[in-house]
This record gives sequence, C-alpha cells and structure tokens, in this order.
Amino acid sequence: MAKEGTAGVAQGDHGIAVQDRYPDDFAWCYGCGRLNPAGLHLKTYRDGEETVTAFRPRPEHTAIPGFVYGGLIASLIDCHGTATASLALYHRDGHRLGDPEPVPRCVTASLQVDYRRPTPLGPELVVRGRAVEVGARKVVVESELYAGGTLCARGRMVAVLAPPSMTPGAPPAPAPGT
Ligand SMILES: CCCCCCCCCC(=O)SCCNC(=O)CCNC(=O)[C@H](O)C(C)(C)COP(=O)(O)OP(=O)(O)OC[C@H]1O[C@@H](n2cnc3c(N)ncnc32)[C@H](O)[C@@H]1OP(=O)(O)O
Repeated sequence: MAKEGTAGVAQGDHGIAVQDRYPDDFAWCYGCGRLNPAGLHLKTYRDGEETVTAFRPRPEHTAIPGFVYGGLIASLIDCHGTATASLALYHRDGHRLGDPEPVPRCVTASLQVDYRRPTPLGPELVVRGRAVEVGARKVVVESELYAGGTLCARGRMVAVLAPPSMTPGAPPAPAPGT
C-alpha cells in the first residue's frame, strides 16, 4: 500500500498513515499490521472529513476469474474502518497524527458489507470512510469501496476501543457469565 495510491487527494495529519502510529503490540493485524510480513499492509490516511485507503488486489485475491474475492473486500472495509474509528477517537481527544500520544486501537464488534456490483480484478481499489457516530469507546463507521471510480461495495461497522484484555500478554478475559 503506497501513499501514491491515493493520488489526487490532500492528506491531512501530516500525511501519516494511522496504522504507522499504532503501538507495536497492536501492529500485527493481517489486514493492516505494519509488522506482519505476510499481511496486506493497508494504510489509512485522513482526507478532510473522510479517510481514504487504496489497495491493488493480486491474482491470488480472485473469486471468479476477473473478479475480486468478497472476503478481501470485507477485509479492506474492516481494517480501514477500525483505523477510521481510531482516528476519530484520537481527534476527539485533541490529537493529530504525529503527536507523541499513542493512537488508540479499535477492534471490530460488528461488520456489514453490501456487495453492490462485481469488483473487477485489475484496478486499484479505493475505500473512503467516515465516522458517523463517536461514543466513549464505540465508533460507527460507514464506507464505500470503488474500483476505477465505480461503487462496488458499501460497509457499515461498529468498532470498539480494544479492552485491556486484548493487550498481548494480558491475562485472559473472564468467560461470559463468570
Ligand atoms: C490485540 C488487539 C489487536 C487489534 C487488531 C484489530 C484488527 C482489526 C479488525 C479485526 O479483525 S478485530 C478482530 C475481530 N474482532 C474481535 O475479535 C472482537 C471480539 N469482541 C470483543 O472482544 C468484544 O465483544 C468487544 C471488545 C468488541 C466489545 O466488548 P467490551 O466489553 O469491550 O465492550 P461493551 O460490551 O462494553 O460495549 C461497548 C460499546 O460497544 C457496543 N457494542 C459491543 N459489541 C457490539 C456489537 N457486536 N454490535 C454493536 N455494538 C456493539 C456496546 O453496545 C457498547 O455501546 P455503548 O458504549 O453505546 O453502550
């Protein structure tokens, strides 16, 4: 994922990707962790009131020959959404990317993807997102995924600030009902 993939848009927050500011312990996600050597390395940038990311699927991301696998589309919407939520919480707390304070890490509580059109394999995919509700720990994010400027999927997700029990090395959370 190169910044140039979002060519033509202004990049706020000093042009820094949200994922490049996650603490190391939270930077291993398959979709967007900068430290996962086998991952997709998705990068999310602020673009005005929205966020934007871009990714060019590879042949192994095929569903039907010529079209992109829906699970990859969900992954892009998912990881871009959690980053959009993290940025919304960071902004709410008065910070901008590049500040020394760690960027909060959100996880997916709920993810809905509407596949509107088959997504062609070939063009770079662009996802634009926005936080439509920002609570104490919960952020609702809506997004659209485009291929060559054509809307192919919409997403709506609930992202929640990762609880302390998800910090690597933390003791396991108690089982529900205990
Ligand atoms: C080590 C961390 C690495 C992070 C990697 C991120 C990778 C990016 C994307 C992912 O793949 S994340 C992996 C898939 N997601 C999970 O495994 C999360 C599993 N679920 C949980 O751990 C918990 O259910 C969760 C942290 C999401 C919420 O539990 P909490 O006990 O922290 O929150 P709580 O139940 O108090 O709910 C907080 C708010 O979220 C809301 N909420 C929780 N689950 C919801 C849900 N499913 N749908 C809608 N809203 C939900 C809840 O209503 C509430 O709203 P309000 O603040 O308005 O009252």
